[in-house]
Amino acid sequence: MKFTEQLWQEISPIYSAILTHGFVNELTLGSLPSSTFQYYIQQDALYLTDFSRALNQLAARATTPNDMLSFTQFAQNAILVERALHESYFTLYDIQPETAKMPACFAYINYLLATTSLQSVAVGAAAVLPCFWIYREVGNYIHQRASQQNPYRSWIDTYASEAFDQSVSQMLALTDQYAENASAAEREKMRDAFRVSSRLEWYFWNDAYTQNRWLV
Ligand SMILES: Cc1ncc(CN)c(N)n1
Repeated sequence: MKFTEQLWQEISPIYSAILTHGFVNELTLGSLPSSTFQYYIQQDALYLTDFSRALNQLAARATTPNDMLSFTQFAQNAILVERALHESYFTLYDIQPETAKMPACFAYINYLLATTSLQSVAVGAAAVLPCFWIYREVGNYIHQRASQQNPYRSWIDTYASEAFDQSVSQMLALTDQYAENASAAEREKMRDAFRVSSRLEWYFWNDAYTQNRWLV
C-alpha cells in the first residue's frame, strides 16, 4: 500500500465528519445561506494567500529542480486559479475583502507556515496535502450530487475539474516520493502533519457554518 493510501485510511473518521458536516451538506443541496458562504469565501481568500506562501517556502527549500518547479506552480495556482473563483463570488455578493483571520483560518495558516518553514520538506508536504486531496474528494462528492442550478456551481466545478485533479495527483506522487526517502521517525511526523491539517480543514468549514468569531 502506498504511504498516501495509509494516510487516507488514518483520517477516515475526519473525512466522514467533513462529508456529513452541515456546510458540505447544504452546499451540495444549494441551500447554504449566502452569508455563510460569504464568511467562508472571505476567510478562504486570506487562507489562499498564505497557503501560497507556504508552498513557496517548500519550493525554496526543495532540493531538486523538479520539486521546486512543482511547488512553485502549486503556489502560483493557489493565487491565480482560486483567486479568479473567489473574485467572481466577491463580485456576485458585492462583498469586501476581510482583513482579520478568524480562529480556524488563523490556526490553520499559522500551522502551515510554521510546518513548511521549520520542519523538513517531507513533513511540510504532508501538511499541505489535505488542502489538495480533501478538496478534490469533497469536490467530486458534491459534484456527483449537486444540481446544475446550484448557486455554488463554479466552486464545485473548480474542485471537481480535471486541472485540479492533475495537481492533486502530482502532489500525491511528490508526497509518496518524500515518504520513500524518509526515516521511520520522519514518516511518523508526516502522518501527524497530515492528520492535523485534515482536522483543521473540518474546523475551517465549521467556523464558516457557525460564523465563528473571536469571543474575546
Ligand atoms: C481551507 C482550504 N483548504 C483547501 C483549499 C483548496 N486549495 C482551499 N481553497 N481552502
